[in-house]
Amino acid sequence: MNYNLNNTDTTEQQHTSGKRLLKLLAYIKTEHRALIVVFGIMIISQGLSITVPFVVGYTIDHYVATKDFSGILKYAGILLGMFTVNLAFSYWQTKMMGSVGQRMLYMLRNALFVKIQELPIAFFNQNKTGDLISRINNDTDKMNQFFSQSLVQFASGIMSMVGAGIFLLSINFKLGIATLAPAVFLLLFTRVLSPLVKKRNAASMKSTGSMSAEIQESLSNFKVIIAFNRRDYFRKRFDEVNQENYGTAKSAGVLNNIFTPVFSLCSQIAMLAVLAYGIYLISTGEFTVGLLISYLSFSSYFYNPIRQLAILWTNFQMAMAGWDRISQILELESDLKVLPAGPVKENAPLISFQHVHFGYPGGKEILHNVSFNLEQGKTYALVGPTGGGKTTTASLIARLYDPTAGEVLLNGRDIRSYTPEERTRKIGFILQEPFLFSGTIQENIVYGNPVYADYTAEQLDAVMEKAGLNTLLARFEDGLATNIVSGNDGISLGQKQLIAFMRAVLRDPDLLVLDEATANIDTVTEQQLEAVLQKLPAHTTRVIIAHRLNTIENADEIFFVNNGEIARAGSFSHAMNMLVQHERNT
Ligand SMILES: Nc1ncnc2c1ncn2[C@@H]1O[C@H](COP(=O)(O)OP(=O)(O)OP(=O)(O)O)[C@@H](O)[C@H]1O
Repeated sequence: MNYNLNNTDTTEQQHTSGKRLLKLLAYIKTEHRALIVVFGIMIISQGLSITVPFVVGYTIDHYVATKDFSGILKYAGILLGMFTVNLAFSYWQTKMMGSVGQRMLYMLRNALFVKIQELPIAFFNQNKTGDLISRINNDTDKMNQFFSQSLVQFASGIMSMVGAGIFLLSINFKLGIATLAPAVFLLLFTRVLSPLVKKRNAASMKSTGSMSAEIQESLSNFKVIIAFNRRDYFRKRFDEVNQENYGTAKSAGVLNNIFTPVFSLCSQIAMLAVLAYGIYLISTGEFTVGLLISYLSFSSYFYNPIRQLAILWTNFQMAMAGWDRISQILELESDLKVLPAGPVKENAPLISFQHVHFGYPGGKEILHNVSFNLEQGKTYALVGPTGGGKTTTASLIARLYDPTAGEVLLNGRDIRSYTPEERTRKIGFILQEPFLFSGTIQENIVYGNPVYADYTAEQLDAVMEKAGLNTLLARFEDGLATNIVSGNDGISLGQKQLIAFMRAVLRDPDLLVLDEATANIDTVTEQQLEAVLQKLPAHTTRVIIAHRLNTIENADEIFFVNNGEIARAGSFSHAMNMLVQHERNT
């Protein structure tokens, strides 16, 4: 399956926007209570605002014209009251929508994170971490900005325009038409330009994602960059993506900013029309000065939001481009689905590969028609030249991938019919480069293990002692309380492998796969590790992938993995001979 998020072209994204908008509505629905309150306040507040020009016009015609100062003061007081109420409403709205935006941000980031956790390894192979981070951080924030800042202004702007438009037409129809005519041009202008604005904003976000990926790559490889003096190379690569980002952001910015001046010009033309035609109407006695001032206010009630809408429309387009990028992830489905449990083979081995073929997505076939069995309680070793397919085989045992043909059975049942929880309870996998997160060793080794999750350090110490893991734990100064900083150099690769080993053994799996797990461990520690392996319960099956052949001396059976084919290598010395022979031939 194609999991590459940057492979879909933008035209396809535009077609799917309607469907995606509906999905966004499902998120918005969860905020319906807050939104109803906010829109209720908005209607009252806009109702108050729209009556202001009437009050002003009335005051001018009735009290200013007659120099009735007490009347003027009375209406000034009423206006002040209306402004104060509107100020309070506007504060309330902003506060509520700020919370709505933050909750949306929280929900979207959570949904993205959960989805990313469900996706298979192929997804991570095909996408750059930096780009994913950019989607989770930046694109979701574009949505937050729209919801917390723009949505209320957007809706109240439209309300104000509709209200003002109705008044403008009903006070004087002809003058109303003249005032509103430039808005029709604006509508057409926006419609024509919007797809381009969205496309350019999407391109700008995409290049921000690429830039973030580049930064992430060079930061996580800084040692290699310094050691090989490749600073110039990375500087050049960064300059290229930065340049691209500059270009796309600039062209999006030009379009984003074109709306404001055009909208301003139209509103000024409309004002000019009102003034000229209004003065003419006053001269013919059809209009009063107060009415003209009210009319001018209504025109600004119509055109001011339009000017604002230009900016808000851009924010909306940015939010939608962000939503498209977020949706791309949310719409992905893992192709490692859990299948309904089929028939179970009687007296089946723990693991059985039956005519398995496998190739990585988009690549050539790596494993060719592989069949073998792993019996309960035995120790197996996979040996063979680099790139022969040992890790790939182990990955299929742990169902990190599915075979392209053939079957992998676990306890006689298709491995695809186990839920991830069932599978990980049965199979422990120690990777070449184990993942540890920031926290203590205790937190790292009880990670994902419900049995020991609530154990105190003393209780866990006792368990470790029983499993023979205390000798390994003694390698760390503060024992279980030793602090690990993820991605930090304070801990060696060998130590990381030890922690991953303790974590896997504590889960008491039926099958323990060690992929080069002792490659970075000194011989004394290796012997201690071997002792732990010997102490594992009799039912535990072990699969050891190792280059150092002394680590597999005690294996019950050795498999020679070469060129995607697996052969029984018989005794330890026979396996050694096969390896030596292979090296001679290459
Ligand atoms: N994620 C991947 N995507 C595409 N090809 C891959 C991937 N991982 C491994 N390969 C390819 O699959 C083949 C087998 O690799 P694998 O890692 O299984 O070999 P190995 O025997 O474990 O090697 P080593 O002893 O070096 O760890 C290699 O040609 C490798 O390039």
